[in-house]
Amino acid sequence: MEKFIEPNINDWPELISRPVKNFDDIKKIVQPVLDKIKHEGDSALKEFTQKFDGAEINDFLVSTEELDKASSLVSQELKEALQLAKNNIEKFHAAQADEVLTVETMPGVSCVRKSVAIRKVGLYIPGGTAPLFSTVLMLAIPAKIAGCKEIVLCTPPNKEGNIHPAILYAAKLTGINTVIKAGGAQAVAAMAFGTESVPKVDKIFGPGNQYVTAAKQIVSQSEKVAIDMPAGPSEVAVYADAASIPSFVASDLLSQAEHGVDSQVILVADTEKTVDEINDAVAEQLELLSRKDIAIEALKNSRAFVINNKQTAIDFLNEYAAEHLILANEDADDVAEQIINAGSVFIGNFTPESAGDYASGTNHTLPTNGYANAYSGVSLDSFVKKITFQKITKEGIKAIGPSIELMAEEEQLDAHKNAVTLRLKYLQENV
Ligand SMILES: NC(=O)c1ccc[n+]([C@@H]2O[C@H](COP(=O)([O-])OP(=O)(O)OC[C@H]3O[C@@H](n4cnc5c(N)ncnc54)[C@H](O)[C@@H]3O)[C@@H](O)[C@H]2O)c1
Ligand SMILES: N[C@H](CO)Cc1c[nH]c[nH+]1
Ligand SMILES: [Zn+2]
Repeated sequence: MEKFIEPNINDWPELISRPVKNFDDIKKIVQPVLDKIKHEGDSALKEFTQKFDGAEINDFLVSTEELDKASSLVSQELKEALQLAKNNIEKFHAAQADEVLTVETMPGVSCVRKSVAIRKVGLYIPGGTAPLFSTVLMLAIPAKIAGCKEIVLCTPPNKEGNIHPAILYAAKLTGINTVIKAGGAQAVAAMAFGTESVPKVDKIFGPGNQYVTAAKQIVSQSEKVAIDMPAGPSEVAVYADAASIPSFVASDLLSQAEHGVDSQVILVADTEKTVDEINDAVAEQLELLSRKDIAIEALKNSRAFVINNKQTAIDFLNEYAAEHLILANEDADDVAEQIINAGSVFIGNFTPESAGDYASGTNHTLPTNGYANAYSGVSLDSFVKKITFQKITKEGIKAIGPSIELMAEEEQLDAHKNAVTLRLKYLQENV
């Protein structure tokens, strides 16, 4: 990783930029895909699946037989690991459920806020270079807990037109029956507009490459469909010092570098010695990775920074707003208190980022590309809307009415005022 010593604050914006393609360039590729799916439905979905995934698909919906068969193709050990992960993810997400909130703001004026599940949701499961069956757990479990009625799952097929058995097994394990063999921007478009085979949904969830992420952003601007967040190429930032264990940090950096050629990993350490030790460990471990070629490309986009002043390092990390932030430094708990921008934070030497990717219970669908400055990762909240309700009694309208009348009058909105005046008059005349 290229090393930068005490980077000047004026250079930070350039140094924290991600290796993503220009949005307009991606849009030029994605927009025609979206338009064609919108107008031609399944026939366009078939064409793009052939073009981008090399698969000839006649029936996009995975059959019950395919779903059932998947179980026999997944090892008992993996089934047990998935069950452990499911239990933890379920526990953490079920605990996020909100009580109905009722507040009497003044006598006779009652305000309520209630979480109501989004009816139809679409889950995108990446499958371009690795079949991310763990993402099925991360999206399907909260969707089920929230009570979403219709859940559609899209994932790209391989060249033979099949879906990885572990994805199908995880779908069945979490109670998802509608699995569609489609990936990329074409799958996002199918869920946004609906096609003969793919139901239109109200909100689209899930991570993906730059095409998937751009497609989600575009449809959310033009269609009546929401998205969870821009969850693009994976990234991690690690804060290290003499208390860190170089081989651990190197493995964490490589764990995100191996996701894709457009991933980025960042190291911030207080001394050059720590950076050099970690860089050496990265070089050593890299040789043994099966996805070494991908990781090498991602490391070209990656950077190591020596920042001796702790407050400056924390400011830099907050500016970077990493999808994942690992605090492997001496006083990691204290630094964690000062983190204001990150998707998910991993504290201490024995908290690898992989734990959150698979099994600890937190969600791994997280904002990338600096969007952690304002977006949260997926949680139970992502699958519900908060609807407010209110009820005002006769006493309540008498108490609150004159203030509303005055405010409406000052805003020169007569009908607003009348809506109160007529009721107050009625109450005066009908005691
Ligand atoms: N942020 C998160 O929460 C999170 C979580 C998991 C994974 N990820 C990221 O998800 C991504 C998964 O990417 P992936 O590619 O392996 O799978 P993917 O399923 O996101 O994308 C594969 C699809 O991309 C389309 N595609 C590929 N090349 C194209 C081209 N040239 N033009 C148009 N479309 C094209 C194809 O239709 C293919 O089906 C990785 O970048 C990974 O880091 C992010
Ligand atoms: N690190 C990814 C989120 O950026 C999630 C994942 C799935 N499998 C392995 N990792
Ligand atoms: Zn990962």
